[in-house]
Amino acid sequence: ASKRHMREAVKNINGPYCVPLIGPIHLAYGLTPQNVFTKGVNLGQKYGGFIKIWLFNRLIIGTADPEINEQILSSSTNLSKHRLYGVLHRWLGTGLLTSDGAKWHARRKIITPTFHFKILEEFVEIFNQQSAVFTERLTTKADGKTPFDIYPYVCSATLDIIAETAMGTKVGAQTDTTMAYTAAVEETTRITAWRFLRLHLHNDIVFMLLHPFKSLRLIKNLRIMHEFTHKVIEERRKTLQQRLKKETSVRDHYDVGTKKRMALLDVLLQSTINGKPLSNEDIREEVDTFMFEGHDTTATALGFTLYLLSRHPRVQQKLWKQIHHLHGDENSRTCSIMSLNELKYLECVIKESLRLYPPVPIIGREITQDFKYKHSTLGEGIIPAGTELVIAIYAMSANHFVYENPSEFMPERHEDVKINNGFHYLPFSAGPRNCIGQKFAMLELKVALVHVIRCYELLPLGESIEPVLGIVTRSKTGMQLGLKKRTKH
Ligand code: HEM
Repeated sequence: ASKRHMREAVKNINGPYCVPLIGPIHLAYGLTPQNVFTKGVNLGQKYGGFIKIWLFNRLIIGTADPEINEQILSSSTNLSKHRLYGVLHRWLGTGLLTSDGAKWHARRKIITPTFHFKILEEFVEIFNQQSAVFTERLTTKADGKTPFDIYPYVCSATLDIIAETAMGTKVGAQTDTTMAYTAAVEETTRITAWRFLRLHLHNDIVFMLLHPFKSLRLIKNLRIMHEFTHKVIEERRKTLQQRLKKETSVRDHYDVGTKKRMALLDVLLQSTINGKPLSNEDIREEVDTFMFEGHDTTATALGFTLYLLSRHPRVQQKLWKQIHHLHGDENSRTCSIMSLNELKYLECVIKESLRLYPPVPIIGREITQDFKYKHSTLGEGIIPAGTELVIAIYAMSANHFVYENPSEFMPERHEDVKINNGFHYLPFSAGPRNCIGQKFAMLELKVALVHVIRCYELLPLGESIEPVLGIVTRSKTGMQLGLKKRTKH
């Protein structure tokens, strides 16, 4: 698209002063993973929820506007991800999160049934077992006075869960505490987020020349992560082959729609697209994608929720009472989907934590075709092809028009089911490219929280969290709290 057409199309959109041919260097200067959240929210407060920035020759439009979000996200056009996702390609290839066009469409179609309600019902058993291990591991920390960072614990629990459910493989992250994979993911996402904010480092060669140490760390981490996922695939392949030998057809056993549904990795190992089976590389990129997306986001959500509960005793007590009312003193009782449905307040607690600290703080799209929108105050307009669109998920939680005292942790606000009707609440995104693991994540979080809350009281000990951008939201100080074993009532 011509730049003149683009400038003309967006002239009604507000935005900060941009130095001609360069951009808002005064804003970009000193941008760090720590201050990016406040700077983003300040920008929104000053210029509104729909703003434009010219950066060199690039047009970036940021939206925290529910009307624009709804039209963009619900549309079946403009589904391509922002070019910045490219820095993830060496790690995740072009799996579901990072692929576009026909490839994305074909993959989404074969993967969607693997997160069907029926299969989630079967996963709940694994959520229970792994949550019991997680709760047991915390015993040594429950002295009632010493703060500790709970993040590494939640991280290995969610990794065990995604591996055993979607991949059908036990990796024992909670029992083998020396596992290099989680540390490699942590460092990779930290370095990548830092790199995200430095435009000149997006090029691989420039990055390698200017930051050889960080670059070498990334290469080392990539090797660790790929070796790990390779092992997961090979183990499952072996198991499947052994089963094939025993049964005339694996499909007899996993008859889709009637008996058991197939989990993700089994589907990948046996699917065909256009008559061809998936290559090893095709499978690896999806396994890498789901291993990462499936554990890191949920770990962040669980960690922040536990932290918030530790700092809000009233909320914690109310939640515990509900759980206790349902389970009594039977701490070993497993959760079923039905019993979880009764815990309405638990759902509100998770929703509120995801509002305050959305694990995926921003998402980006590349606008490939002129996009016509209608807005109640801006009128009709066009987001021109060539625009880089950023949806600021985290900035919307600070919206004073929607939320009373937006910075407060108040799960009760979600009891009014209408509150999240609009497109201002998007922790899982929305529309055709929404989070495929949304129901999986909500169930997993519920089970894990029930297990922890009925055993321990969470105490407000240790440093406060300091959110930082690490692809997923992280905290610079970790997620510190204390634990005390609950006594029987
Ligand atoms: C609380 C936990 C989670 C949150 C907050 C979350 C959030 C999101 C968001 C915001 C997106 C859109 C990303 C974008 O447009 O770039 C997304 C996509 C995705 N999520 Fe999640 N997610 C969570 C858990 C999970 C889990 C457990 C899985 C896997 C089991 C998963 C797998 C994916 C995949 C594969 C995509 C890409 C979907 C596509 O483009 O078709 N996520 N998630």
